[in-house]
Amino acid sequence: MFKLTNIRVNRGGRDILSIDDLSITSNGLTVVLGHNGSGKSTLVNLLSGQQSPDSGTVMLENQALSSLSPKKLAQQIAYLPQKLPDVAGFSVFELIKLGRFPWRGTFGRWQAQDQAIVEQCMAQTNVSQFADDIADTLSGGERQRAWVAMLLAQQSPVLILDEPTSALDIGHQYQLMALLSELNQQSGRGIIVILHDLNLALRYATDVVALSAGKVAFSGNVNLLNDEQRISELFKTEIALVDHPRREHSQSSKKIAVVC
Ligand SMILES: Nc1ncnc2c1ncn2[C@@H]1O[C@H](COP(=O)(O)OP(=O)(O)OP(=O)(O)O)[C@@H](O)[C@H]1O
Repeated sequence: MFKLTNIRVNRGGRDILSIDDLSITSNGLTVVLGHNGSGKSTLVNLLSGQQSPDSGTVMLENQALSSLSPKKLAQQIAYLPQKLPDVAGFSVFELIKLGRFPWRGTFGRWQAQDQAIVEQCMAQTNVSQFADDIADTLSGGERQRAWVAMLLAQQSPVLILDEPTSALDIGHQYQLMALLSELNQQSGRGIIVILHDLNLALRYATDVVALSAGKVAFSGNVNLLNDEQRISELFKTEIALVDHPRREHSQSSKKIAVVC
């Protein structure tokens, strides 16, 4: 469980994030939603330990994130930023190999097990065919998938992803979310993901944190999204929920969101 208490993040003289008390399950698939500038990236920067709050504490399983060394943090939490850094000259394989770094000692040798993990992660994200290509030469969506593979190779119990579907075509968006959902359900990994697509959230999330103007608008079970008035207010846009024509036997939400 993540627990945030008395959080304030102030930039340019204003509180861009202000949270008195928020708990987020670390074994669900939690989607972070909200309008542009509502504070989603700021929140996940805190949850991943990339940034410290100006005041307040962020705890994961009763440990303050600020007390963990970078290596211990990386063993607990894998984080994918919204803006992917350039990795000049690295092949896709070399990039994904970096995911194993937190698990290797100072003189740690590359083991057969590391190789197997990297190959499995490349297959899961459909990037095996790019293994020898220079990572920065891939298309935006291919690059995003290669970075997700690196994140998976880290094998941390919690994955935090900032808009991982933003550059993906519709097929790969659903494929990636299905993979994250499978990792959550079958290997118990906690996933926290920022999305702008309500339908991906309705289909795959177990929990939601909705932000508005730097504050929590609502949080809890994903069923909170099954309320037209609530989601319309969140996005300041009239949204209707309608029955999905072919999801009658699915375990996920049978509703889809459409803008009126
Ligand atoms: N260093 C900074 N200085 C001033 N303002 C900042 C700074 N960093 C973030 N902000 C502001 O804080 C607010 C929240 O930013 P954040 O990136 O967390 O929003 P977001 O919900 O992730 O937005 P988006 O959906 O557009 O990615 C925005 O209004 C942003 O302009």
